[in-house]
Amino acid sequence: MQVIQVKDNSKDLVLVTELPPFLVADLIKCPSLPTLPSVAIKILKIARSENPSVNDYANAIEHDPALTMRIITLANSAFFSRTPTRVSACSEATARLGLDTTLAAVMSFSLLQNKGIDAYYQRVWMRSIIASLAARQLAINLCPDMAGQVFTASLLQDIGIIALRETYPKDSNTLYTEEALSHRQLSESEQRLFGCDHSQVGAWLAAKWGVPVALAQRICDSHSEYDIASPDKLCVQLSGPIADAWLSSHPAQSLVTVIREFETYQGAHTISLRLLLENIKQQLPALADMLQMVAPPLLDNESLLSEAQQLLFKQTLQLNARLESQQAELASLRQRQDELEERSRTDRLTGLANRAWLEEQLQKRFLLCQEQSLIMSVVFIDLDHFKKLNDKYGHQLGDQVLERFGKALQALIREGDLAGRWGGEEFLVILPDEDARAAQVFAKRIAQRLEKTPMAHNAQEPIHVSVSIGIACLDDGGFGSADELIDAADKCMYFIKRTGRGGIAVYGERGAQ
Ligand SMILES: Nc1nc2c(ncn2[C@@H]2O[C@H](COP(=O)(O)OP(=O)(O)OP(=O)(O)O)[C@@H](O)[C@H]2O)c(=O)[nH]1
Repeated sequence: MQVIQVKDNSKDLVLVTELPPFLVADLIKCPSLPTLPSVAIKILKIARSENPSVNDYANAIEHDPALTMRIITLANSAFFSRTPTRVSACSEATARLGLDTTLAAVMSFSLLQNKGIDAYYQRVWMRSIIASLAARQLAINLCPDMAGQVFTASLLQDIGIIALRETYPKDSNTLYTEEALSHRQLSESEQRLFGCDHSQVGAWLAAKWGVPVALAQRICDSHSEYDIASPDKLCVQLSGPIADAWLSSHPAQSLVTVIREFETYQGAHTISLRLLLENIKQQLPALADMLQMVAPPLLDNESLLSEAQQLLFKQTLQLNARLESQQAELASLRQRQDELEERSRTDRLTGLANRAWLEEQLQKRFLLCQEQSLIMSVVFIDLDHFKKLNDKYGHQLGDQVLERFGKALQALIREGDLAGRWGGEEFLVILPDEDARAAQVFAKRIAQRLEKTPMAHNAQEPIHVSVSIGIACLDDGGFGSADELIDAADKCMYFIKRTGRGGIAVYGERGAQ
């Protein structure tokens, strides 16, 4: 029977995920939920007091001879013993271990005594033990003042598994089995089944027992996002994957993940993983022994690390190769997309802009001119007597003429101009920043080119064509839209058609509108 009142700290805990009410009810109802023996409760009470002292701890522990012996043994182990002097009294042992480690040792020992330990628990505890050693070593590098607290939190980080396994023995058969789900997969499965994972349950349970809230909080945060700003959190968070690698059946492969994580997190990348693993190797037997557990066979860290580095190198090469091929694929997709876009704006026969693209560009250019008080001219060109040409020489030759004319037009424009086929034998050229005079010069050049250059041959006979051209410039007519501008140029072109073809008319000039 517990003689000391447990202080419930669970209300002060900030959980990442609130425990669903059904889960809290089930946990509270669970008859086999781990409880703490009175000695651990006493220790926790002292831990919560204003000025806990190692002597107070020692006095509480001494009531339990088995625990006392374990604590003394632990204090004399290589892990804690920096001098050859052996301690023989509980007070000396607690002084050597420090408050946090004593608290962690008492709680873990009590929990392990309390529950019969099967193979699965053995594995869970071994993970916690290795994690606690890793976390402590990380903390010595990253936040030495918090090494003790980090050690304790890491040792207790998986107690939620015990609580969940006891509360839901049926689900546990599939979830908590010997076949190792990765820790992350386990956490995801727990989330699905219980609405939260064991880090939250463990934190809640520890707070219920009355452990200091800061400790429960660290248990809670053991699975949260990596936090570079809180090195103490980071130590606990990194400790799990290190323990997983240690216990993995493919340790080198698992170490690759750890190396990657070390490289990612500022601070952690300066820590020697080699030294860290060596430390675990040295300290594991004593801590396992204190908790009456059998440590797994120790690893040859040297060859393990070099294997992991090789794997990492290979994976990086593969990753780079994959990245390169993805980039090449992306480039070819982009090129294909560019080609498709280009095709969607191009008139197939002449290679010039098609009508849709001309209209789009005209609208854009018109708005720009309005906004920035710019000018532009449009030149509307219609081939003369094209029907006759088709009728006389055939459609194919007609096509050839259109194609050659397109090429000639393209050769005559300057960068920034846009020439396109408006439809049939009609063409349109947009001349940004050009007034009617400049557009007229351009139109004359077209007419001259057509005079000089035949657009096709029929049995060696050169075939010349002429064009009727209408020009409208934005600053000549107070045009309200791009359509009105085209309309004006079109009308001018028709004026030429009506008055004999083969000429140029400018909007606003005598007779042309
Ligand atoms: N070969 C060919 N002919 C086309 C194409 N598109 C339109 N045409 C022809 O171009 C001719 C245009 O005839 P009209 O609109 O009467 O014009 P026109 O004969 O040039 O007479 P005017 O414009 O008054 O000088 C029609 O016979 C159309 O069939 C084309 O892609 N290829």
